[in-house]
Amino acid sequence: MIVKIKSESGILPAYETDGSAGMDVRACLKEPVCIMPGDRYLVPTGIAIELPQGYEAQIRARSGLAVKYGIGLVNGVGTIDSDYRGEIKIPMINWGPEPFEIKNGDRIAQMVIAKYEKIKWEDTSELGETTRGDGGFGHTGV
Ligand SMILES: O=c1ccn([C@H]2C[C@H](O)[C@@H](COP(=O)(O)OP(=O)(O)OP(=O)(O)O)O2)c(=O)[nH]1
Ligand SMILES: [Mg+2]
Repeated sequence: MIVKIKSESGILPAYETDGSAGMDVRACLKEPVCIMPGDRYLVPTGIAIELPQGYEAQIRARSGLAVKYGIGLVNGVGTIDSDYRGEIKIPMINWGPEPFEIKNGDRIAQMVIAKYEKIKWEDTSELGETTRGDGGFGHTGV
């Protein structure tokens, strides 16, 4: 599938290996930024995309940054809607003990393109029976 993208830097998000699910996304910064421990920063990427209806882009953390430096995404997983035409930004948080510097072009997150379903609700007072029923939150043990 071919998807339109505008990129301020000319660099596009890219799969780093053949089997990568996510394309690494880079920071687009005039000056480096430093995120202090416990702080967050909305990092610009300089890209905007035009996804077809029925697709979303999921913005996920990079595990290397998480494990080495405690860097995560404030919103867990970011959702890029198919009708969003603005710049994609990454809400990053520093859970680690050291200040974390981000420079222009650093690979700060990854983007997975996924299909989704749109549904219609059938409002009801009865749901189908299952073995699990309303058991959850560890009811099978840990
Ligand atoms: O990590 C993210 C998450 C969202 N967005 C952009 C694209 C997305 O389509 C839009 C709205 O995101 P979301 O629906 O998660 O935020 P909201 O708080 O519900 O805002 P809105 O009322 O604009 O939908 O913001 C990003 O650039 N990065
Ligand atoms: Mg929303």
